[in-house]
Amino acid sequence: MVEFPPLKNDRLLRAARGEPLDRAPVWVMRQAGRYLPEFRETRKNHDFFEICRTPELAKEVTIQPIDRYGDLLDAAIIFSDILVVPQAMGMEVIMNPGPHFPEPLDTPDDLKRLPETIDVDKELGYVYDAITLTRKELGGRVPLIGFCGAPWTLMAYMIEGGSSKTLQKSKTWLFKHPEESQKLLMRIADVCVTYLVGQARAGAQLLQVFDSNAGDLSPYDFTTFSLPSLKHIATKVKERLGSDAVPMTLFAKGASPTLAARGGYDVIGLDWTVDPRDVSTLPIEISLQGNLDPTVLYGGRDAIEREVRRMCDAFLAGGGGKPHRWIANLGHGITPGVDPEDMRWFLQCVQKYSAGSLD
Ligand SMILES: Cc1c2[nH]c(c1CCC(=O)O)Cc1[nH]c(c(CCC(=O)O)c1C)Cc1[nH]c(c(CCC(=O)O)c1C)Cc1[nH]c(c(C)c1CCC(=O)O)C2
Repeated sequence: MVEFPPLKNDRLLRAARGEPLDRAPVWVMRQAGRYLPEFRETRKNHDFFEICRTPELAKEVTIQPIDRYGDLLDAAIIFSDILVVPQAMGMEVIMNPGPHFPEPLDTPDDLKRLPETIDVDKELGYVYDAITLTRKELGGRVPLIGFCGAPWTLMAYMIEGGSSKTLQKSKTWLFKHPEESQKLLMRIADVCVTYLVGQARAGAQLLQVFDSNAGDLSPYDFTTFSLPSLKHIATKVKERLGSDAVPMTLFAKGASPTLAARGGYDVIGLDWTVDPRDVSTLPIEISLQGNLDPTVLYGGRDAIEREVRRMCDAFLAGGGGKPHRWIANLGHGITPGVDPEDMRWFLQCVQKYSAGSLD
């Protein structure tokens, strides 16, 4: 095990483990990204995946929001992308400006193009190096989050060849080729297991799985296709890490939180369509994360304050019973047009309205 400086702010880990807190920890998905001028400056000189692949650059960009917002942020998330996993599986992915696969998987026959065995640690060792370097450089200021994409979301990208509104091709696979789909999902899941274990061993203190396309599946199809691969990931990662296990979060955007809660994760991320009071029946050991509508950050100071207060009241009320432990966040990633000072105001409002009643 690598030695790291002691952690000075453990709110995120306490919330994930269900321990008492002075206020809700807060971080933001995509907090290192294009809304920050310092990120755009780095991006001027470097290609997106070049930043991911160069530990020094990935570290610099990961720490940008921590330097800017100081004590207002309670976590860093390693700068990378979910699509590094398809790359490790032998597929070409470029960012122009959105993700693009020049040779997507058209039919199950194309699965032959993927190598039978992959040395995940070798292919993605650059992420492990970035994590180790970043955690050292953070000096214990905040914990560092590692992540990967969920098998269903990654499968959809590998088949669609990029972002898609309808997911026509990947959903055609599910219904025309259910067995091949399930095989592909488990193949991706095995890569994710090795990858997440490697990230934790390299220094990641919490692991988040992004199933951003979960909401395109009916509850039955989420249960049939996505959930088994998500369960496999949570079970195997915890098993392999043993006494070094770290908390795990599942963000299955658009999926029923009740179904997501069956995945075996410590924290369930909620998008902004969910009323926190409606999930009060989830097992109390599960912590929650989320869930402000990211576009509220376009609404100006008064709207941000009002909506953050409403969010805090809802999470802290807990639907009448004991409230779940809670990590404040947006309900999806922060968008490029947000004024960084409005992000600061969001963080300040969370600190103000989430204090108290958390023991
Ligand atoms: C679906 C998905 C992707 N990537 C990711 C997801 C899951 C979360 C989600 O649903 O948003 C995850 C992701 N992508 C990025 C991070 C960095 C860590 C963080 O700050 O949260 C994380 C956690 C950086 C990024 N990933 C990307 C950018 C912008 C690209 C650029 O700098 O040119 C960043 C900062 C590119 C990317 N990468 C992806 C898309 C669809 C795009 C283009 C859309 C966009 O522009 O926002 C795939």
